[in-house]
Order: sequence, then structure tokens, then C-alpha cells
Amino acid sequence: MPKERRRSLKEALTCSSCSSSPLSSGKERQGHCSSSQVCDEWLPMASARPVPQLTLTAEEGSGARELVYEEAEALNGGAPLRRKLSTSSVSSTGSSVGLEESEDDILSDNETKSKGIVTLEHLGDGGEAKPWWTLKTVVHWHVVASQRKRLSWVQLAGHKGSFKAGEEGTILKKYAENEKLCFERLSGDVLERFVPTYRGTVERDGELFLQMSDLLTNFSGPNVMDCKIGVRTYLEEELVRAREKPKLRRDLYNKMLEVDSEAPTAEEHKQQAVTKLRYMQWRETISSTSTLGFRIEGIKKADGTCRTDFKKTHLREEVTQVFKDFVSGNGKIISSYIRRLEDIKQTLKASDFFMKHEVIGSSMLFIHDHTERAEIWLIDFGKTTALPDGQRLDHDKPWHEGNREDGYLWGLDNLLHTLNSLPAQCS
Ligand SMILES: Nc1ncnc2c1ncn2[C@@H]1O[C@H](COP(=O)(O)OP(=O)(O)OP(=O)(O)O)[C@@H](O)[C@H]1O
Ligand SMILES: O=P(O)(O)O[C@@H]1[C@H](O)[C@H](O)[C@@H](OP(=O)(O)O)[C@H](OP(=O)(O)O)[C@H]1O
Repeated sequence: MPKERRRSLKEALTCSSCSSSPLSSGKERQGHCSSSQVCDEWLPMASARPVPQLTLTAEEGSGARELVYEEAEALNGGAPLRRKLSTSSVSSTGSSVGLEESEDDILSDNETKSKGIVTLEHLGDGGEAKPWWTLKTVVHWHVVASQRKRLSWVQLAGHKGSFKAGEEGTILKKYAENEKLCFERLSGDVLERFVPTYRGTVERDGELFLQMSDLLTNFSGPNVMDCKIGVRTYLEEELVRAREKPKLRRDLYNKMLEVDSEAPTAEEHKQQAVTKLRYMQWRETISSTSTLGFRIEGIKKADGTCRTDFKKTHLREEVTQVFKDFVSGNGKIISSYIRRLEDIKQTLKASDFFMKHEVIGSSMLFIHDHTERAEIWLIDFGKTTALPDGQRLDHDKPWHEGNREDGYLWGLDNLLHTLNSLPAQCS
């Protein structure tokens, strides 16, 4: 999501007076679990009760104190604690002020992308004043017994610190005007049943968030896959901006090098930086975005493994193999996903919202668990933009600058094709 769309209340209040280094990172991305590895932070979604043993890290210089579980519950408004919380979230929050200060400038090469299992900070409710340590501190607990359902959380894409724990069954995503408008417009649209339930905006600790349902809540040890849909990942307006005011970014050059040291041109090597547009277009061509109209961003499996190393997964056969592994060859889950995708496709075609929006950078979140429950949800509307009055999109026509086509339905058809090719292989 572009930074200018992420303006938080805090930023709105502070950015006019703050100063930033042109080399400071625009966003941090969170990575507990990189590439392909076992996420030992993932805890089974079994019914469980936290041990009354919580370490509370106090503000620097203030000394630490320990909280018992009941105290922590009390801080949680008496509600049962349900998430593991971590200091990493605090630092994420701390980074938010700098989010949009230097988006397209040359940035540092901080790792800022989320790569799997995250622990969400549970923020104060913004209402009554809380003791200093409730606002600044973080709680850790361990799950041992089986009385209370506890959910961990998975963030397979997006920016570090974008999400916080919300009320029971909800998450908070950093406020973005554009995404809020989309949720509002989706209200009453036929597509509404495929998107997280939107609960409005909330302010926490001076920051504004969108509150929405946590799609993982009703699953037990979910397998999760994020697929970014569409043939293009940047808005036409970004294209125009990049042409008019090209800006170089060192962090994207470094990300490029990590994947392929020969990808940058001689000129780019010399300046050790690339424009965001160049990076995004390159990403599209090395992944399956250009060829299939969707790409796999990340997968977290119930066995605790997560992978976000799909940048170069672009051949149909490679993508199919990843899907096959994701569903562990389970024909029933594949059939459920196919039915759900067909349903989504028919609904998209009937949707007024879909017809009138350029849908860029949006994902489908695939979720299933050992009960063979399988769902697909539409998420991330940060770059979904209303068309001028009277304009309509087909979503399956080739894109050329000006027509704003996004290839969403083409990507969906390719997804269906991929899933339909599985049962035979999986039998
Ligand atoms: N409502 C939800 N319920 C459960 N998980 C979610 C939900 N929304 C997002 N996620 C998780 O968070 C990840 C990132 O979400 P999203 O794409 O909305 O973030 P973002 O910061 O806008 O990403 P980007 O920067 O790529 O646009 C998803 O891959 C998914 O794992
Ligand atoms: O997946 P990658 O290779 O890590 O690349 C990122 C990805 O394309 C994001 O979609 C994009 O954010 P937006 O969708 O918000 O533009 C981000 O731009 P950013 O670095 O400006 O946040 C890129 O760095």
C-alpha cells in the first residue's frame, strides 16, 4: 500500500514538524520467519490457557516488573488474553511516524517486509488513561493447558507493524483512507461476503486503524496462502508520478541484488539504486504476475513452516507444485477451493464495486485446516481505486496505459486452471 495512503492520525499530527533523514527507511517490514524455515513461534491453535507467568518489559531506564496473568487480563478490559505479544511490535509501532517521509527517496536497506508468523501488540483502548507500563510494554506468555482457545497470527505479506491485535476476533490494520473508502463502498455490495467484516476505524495510542475481522479466528491450526491477484502491481497514477518525478531507492536495488545480482543495469549498479516502478515491473516479470495474472506471496503451513521465497516462482508447473504442496494433495480441500473460487468469480461479475474499481495489489487469502474447512477471502484494498464516473473495467482485457485494466479476472481464471489441474495429480 502506498505510504501516502497510510497516513495515520499520529502522522497527521506530527509529520509537519518532524524531520527525517533522506536515507531513513520509509517502512519497516517484519520478518520472524524468512524464506523456508520452521517457525517455532507458531503455537498450535488448540484450546489452551496461558500460564500466569508474564514477563513485562518496561520502558528503558524504568526497570522491569512482572505481571501475573490476571493483571494482564485486567489490562485487557477483563477480556481473556488471546495473543502472544512481542517487543518487536513495539519497535514496529515506533517506526510508524517515519512511514511516508521518504518513500521514493533513496532508502536504507532495512528489512521491512513481513514474512510469516507475527506477534501482534495489543494496544490500549484509547479511552481511559492507563498506567505508563500498559502503553509501552509487551507481554509474553506460554501456552500449556487446554482450556482457552488461543490464536497466533500469520502475516504473509505487507509491511512490518501494519497490524495490531484488535478486540476478540478482530485485527487492526494501519489506517489508509483509500482502503477505508473501499470497505465502506463494499458495504451492501454482493462482494461483501468475501471480504473481512469491516468494523470502522479506531484510535489507539494516537494512531488510527481499520478494524476488521480476523479471518484466521475460526480455524484450528490453519494453512494460509497469500496470492496477489492481477497482472499489474502499481497504479497508473504511480506510473505517471514515476515518470514525472523519478526517485531512486537503494533498498529496492538491494532487494533486487538479493534475488539476482545481474538484474540491475550497469547504470543502476553505478547509482546503487532503482526506481520503485522499475523494481515493481521487474518483480512482475520474474514472478508469475506477468504470465499468469497472480503470484504467490507466502505460505504458512500447519506444521509450522512458512515460506516467502516465491519471488522467482513463475512457471505454471512451479506454481502448480506449490499449490499441490500447500493442500497436501487433499482432493476435498482442492474441491472446496475450486467451488469457492467459482463463487467468487460469479460474484465479481455481478459486483457493482468490482466493475467500478481498478483493483491493484489486492490478494486472495487461502485458508484451510485439518478439518478440511477451506475458504478464500479477498483482502488488501490499499491500492484499489475508484474509476472516473461512467468508466467500467472488464478485468480480463490486456492492459495498456490509460485503460486501467488490472487483469484480475484473468488471474482468477489462471488460479482456477491451476487448482483444476490438481485433482488428477493428487489422486
Ligand atoms: N483480515 C485478515 N485476517 C487474517 N489475516 C489477514 C487479514 N488481513 C491481512 N491478513 C494477513 O496480513 C498479510 C498482509 O495483509 P495486507 O496485504 O492487507 O497488508 P499490506 O500491508 O496492505 O500489504 P502490502 O504492503 O503488500 O499492500 C496477509 O498476507 C495476511 O497474511
Ligand atoms: O514484495 P517485495 O519484493 O518486497 O516488494 C514490495 C511489494 O511490491 C509491495 O507491494 C510494495 O508496497 P506497495 O504495494 O504498498 O506499493 C513495496 O513497496 P515499498 O517498498 O514502497 O513499500 C515493495 O517493496
